[in-house]
Amino acid sequence: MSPPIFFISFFLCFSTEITPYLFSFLNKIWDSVRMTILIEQPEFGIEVEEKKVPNSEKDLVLDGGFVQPHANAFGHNFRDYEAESERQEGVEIFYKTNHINQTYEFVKKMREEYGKLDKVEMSIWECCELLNNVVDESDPDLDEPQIEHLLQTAEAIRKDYPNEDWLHLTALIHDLGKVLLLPSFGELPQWAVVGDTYPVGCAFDESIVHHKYFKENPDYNNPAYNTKFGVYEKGCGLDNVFMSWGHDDYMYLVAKENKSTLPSAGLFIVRYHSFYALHRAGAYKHLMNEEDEENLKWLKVFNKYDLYSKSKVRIDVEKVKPYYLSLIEKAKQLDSLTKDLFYRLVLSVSLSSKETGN
Ligand SMILES: O[C@H]1[C@H](O)[C@@H](O)[C@H](O)[C@@H](O)[C@H]1O
Ligand SMILES: [Fe+2]
Ligand SMILES: [Fe+2]
Repeated sequence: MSPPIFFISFFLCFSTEITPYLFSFLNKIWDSVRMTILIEQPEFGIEVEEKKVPNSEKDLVLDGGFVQPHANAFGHNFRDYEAESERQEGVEIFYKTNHINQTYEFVKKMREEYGKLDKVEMSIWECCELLNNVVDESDPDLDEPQIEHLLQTAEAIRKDYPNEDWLHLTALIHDLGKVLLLPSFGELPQWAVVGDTYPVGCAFDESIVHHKYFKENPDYNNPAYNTKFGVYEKGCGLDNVFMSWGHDDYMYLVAKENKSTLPSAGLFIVRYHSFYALHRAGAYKHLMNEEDEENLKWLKVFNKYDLYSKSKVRIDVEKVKPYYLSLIEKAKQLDSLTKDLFYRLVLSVSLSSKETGN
């Protein structure tokens, strides 16, 4: 029997009379967002990912005041998949299973199944709380519950980019797709939910973590899927590329299918934040189009916070909750033109009728 399938969806609701005003308002905001991308692209100044753990106890400081720890919570460099750490073995086993099973056919099937949205609602905050007991087995840098990670990321960004509400919200929701691990969302195995992502349907790039395990993936020897371009064309745009299935693509589908008004850069972050082969190693650029290039700049900014905010220092959830609730709440009040947020997000989770008995 196929597992019950559950869906999350965003709703955008606004009254018809204000729609024209709203669009000009949105355009203005979007223009300023675009300007920011072009003009104020932050430079972090330090090639942090290249550095080895410094001997000095001093932490590195990124632009805007965010302090990047000199090592991860286990005393190693961030994203060191070879370091003998207590997480190493589990993470490697995770990637072995992931690389063997993520095939073009599998991804197609999952996108079709999880792309059918249904209608039971849940607030964004409730969804965050569901991640209270979720630990990500693919992550060498963090073994804390995922709600911590959402807030660690969002809080770090908020400090350096206090005016980019869309980015705070993007950070808050970027990993919500990990609910796929929970029984009520189909209880997918970790290999189908977390970890770095990469395109399927073309050759697996060598920069992908634990690349050697792809040799056991059926697509590895399939001439239709194992060339540089595979089933794709030069510059086709990442939107036309099938990514390995997991929390990123799931959340992206949710947002897109429901016409979320998160800026395109926000959606791009949600969909590609685990695509390290692209945003760190520069692989697969031949598949990108111009819009991807533009959005990639924001993704690189986001990544610093997503990665280097991981720590054992817990966020005081109750303390920051009012801010995020107000962010979500303000976003819901879209019928008032005085509000400065331009999207309404209502997270909606659908239960199959079998499950709910409806
Ligand atoms: O282990 C982590 C984790 O699963 C993150 O959520 C994902 O975005 C990263 O790419 C991955 O390396
Ligand atoms: Fe993630
Ligand atoms: Fe994350």
